Amino acid sequence: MIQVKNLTVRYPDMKTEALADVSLSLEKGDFVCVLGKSGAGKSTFIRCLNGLQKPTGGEIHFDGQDISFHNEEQLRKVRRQTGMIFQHFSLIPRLSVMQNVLTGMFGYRSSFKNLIGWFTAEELALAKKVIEDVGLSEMAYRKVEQLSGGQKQRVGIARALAQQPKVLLGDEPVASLDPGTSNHIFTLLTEMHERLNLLTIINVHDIELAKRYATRILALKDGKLIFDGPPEKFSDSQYRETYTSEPQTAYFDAGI
Ligand SMILES: Nc1ncnc2c1ncn2[C@@H]1O[C@H](COP(=O)(O)OP(=O)(O)OP(=O)(O)O)[C@@H](O)[C@H]1O
Repeated sequence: MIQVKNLTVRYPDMKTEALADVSLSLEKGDFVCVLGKSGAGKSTFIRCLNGLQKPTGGEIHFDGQDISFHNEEQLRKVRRQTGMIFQHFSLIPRLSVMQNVLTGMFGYRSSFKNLIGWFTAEELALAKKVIEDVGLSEMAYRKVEQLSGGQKQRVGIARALAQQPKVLLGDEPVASLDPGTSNHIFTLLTEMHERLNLLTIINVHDIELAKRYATRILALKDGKLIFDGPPEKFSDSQYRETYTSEPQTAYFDAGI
């Protein structure tokens, strides 16, 4: 579904690459967790997949089409097939759950309809359905600012599902949540992933969550892909390699 070939990103003023020569193929049904310490390139990778970040080298093929050279209009079509959830939810706090979820459909509608806020019965039924799917039916008309962090992330997931996406991307969606709530969010993501036969790609810092829920782990280090495989093959030494920086290795090696 998504083929990444020699993907490279170098931001202006950066001495090294944020992503360096990353190649892989991502298929429907993969539930991917991307690991890597802070600055490893996880967000850059996710942002490249939905065209929010232009590669400086390499190619990204989405359903066979190279999106690296797509214009804004073409990228909009790719983006509406890729639902995205965020660490800080990116919701509109003063609007209700329902209103926030309806914004997930904006990519499919005319700017005029979005401006006047008119939705068809079908669109309203879809919004109700995804709110029910994430377990928030009772709160559909409550303002988002009155919800807990876990409930807000459920709204974020419902908004992404309202896009009827093929791909679900998450940029550290549980980083602001406690461990129990994080598990509930991952359980929900797994249910939706399976029911809708999605390709799901989630950046996460918590190795335990990745091992419990992912069908495939990617590990990035200094922009390079250093592991791509099933969770059971991600060994302790690969974990250390992913999270240890070279100076620290020298520190431990010296026995200090
Ligand atoms: N807009 C930008 N302009 C310049 N440099 C950037 C930009 N965004 C990211 N970088 C740099 O690119 C590298 C990779 O950053 P990225 O945010 O992709 O890492 P990450 O693994 O998601 O980190 P974190 O876990 O802290 O979110 C870092 O060195 C970062 O400082």
